[in-house]
Amino acid sequence: MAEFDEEAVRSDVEAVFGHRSKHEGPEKYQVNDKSSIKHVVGVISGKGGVGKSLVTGILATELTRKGHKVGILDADITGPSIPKMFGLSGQHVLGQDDKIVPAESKGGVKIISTNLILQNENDPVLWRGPMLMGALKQFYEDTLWGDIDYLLVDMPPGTGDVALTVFQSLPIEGVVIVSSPQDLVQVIVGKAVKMAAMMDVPVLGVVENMSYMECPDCGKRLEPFGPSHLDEIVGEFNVRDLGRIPIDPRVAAACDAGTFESELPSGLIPDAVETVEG
Ligand SMILES: Nc1ncnc2c1ncn2[C@@H]1O[C@H](COP(=O)(O)OP(=O)(O)OP(=O)(O)O)[C@@H](O)[C@H]1O
Repeated sequence: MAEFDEEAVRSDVEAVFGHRSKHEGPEKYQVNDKSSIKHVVGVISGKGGVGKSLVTGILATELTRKGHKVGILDADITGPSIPKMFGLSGQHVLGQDDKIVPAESKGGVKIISTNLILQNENDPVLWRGPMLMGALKQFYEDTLWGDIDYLLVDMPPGTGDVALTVFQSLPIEGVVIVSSPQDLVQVIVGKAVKMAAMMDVPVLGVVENMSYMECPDCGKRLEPFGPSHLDEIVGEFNVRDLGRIPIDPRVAAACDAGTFESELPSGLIPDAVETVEG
C-alpha cells in the first residue's frame, strides 16, 4: 500500500482553505487602518441578468448625490460590469505600498473590480475558488478606501461560494434583493431570502427591475416580462417593497456609454435609497 504522506495532504488542504482549521469558523475580513467604512450593504439576486449591477449603480449615484461618501466593491468577480457603467472602462487601479488605490468615478464613487485589475477587461476570469476568495479578501482588506459612509457590495448572482463568503466574511448590515417579473421569480427570490436568513443578514427589501415600459408613442404601460410579482413576493416573504424600475433603453445606453452617473434620472427608487440610508 502506498505510504500516506500526511504532511503533503495537510499542505494541500491549507493551500485551498488557508491556514484555518474547520473548527475556527469563517474568517472575518478587517479593513486596513487607513480606511474606515461605516456601513456595508449587499445587493443580491437569485439569478443573473436581472439588474443587480444597475441597482447597485443607482444606489451609489443617489447616495453620492445626497452627499454621502460611497464605495462599490464589485464582488461579481467573474462577470464585473460596474467599471464600464461608471465610465472607467480600460482604467487600471494603482498600487501604493502594498495596498490598492481604488478607481474613482467622476461623481466621486470609489470602485474596485476585477475589470480594473485585468490587463484586458474582455479577458475571461478563469479563476477557481481559492483565487476568487483571495481577490475578494484583497478587495475589502487591501483597498485604500479612506472614509466611506456606504460600501455597496455588488454580489455575484445566485448562492455560490463567493456570495456565501461575502455574507460570512464582510460585515454586511443588510441586503437589497433585485428581482424581475418573470416566471419562477418567487422561487428565485425565495432562495435569496433564505440564504440571507441562514447567514443572519437582514433583508432590507426587494426592488423589481424591468417591471414595465412606457410606449414611446402612446405612453401606455406595457409589461413585456409579464405582470409584476412584487406584491406577492412582499406578502409571501414578509419583506419591504423598495420600488419598481421600468425598462428604459436610455438607461441601457448610458450603462454601455459609461455616462450612467450623469444621465441617471433622480428619484427612481427613493424608498430603496432611504432604506439603505437607515
Ligand atoms: N431597467 C432597465 N432598463 C434598460 N436596461 C436595463 C435595465 N436593467 C438592466 N438593464 C440592462 O441589462 C443588462 C444587465 O443588467 P445588470 O448588469 O445590471 O444585471 P446583473 O443582474 O448585474 O447581471 P449579472 O448577473 O450578469 O451580474 C445591462 O446591459 C443593463 O444595462
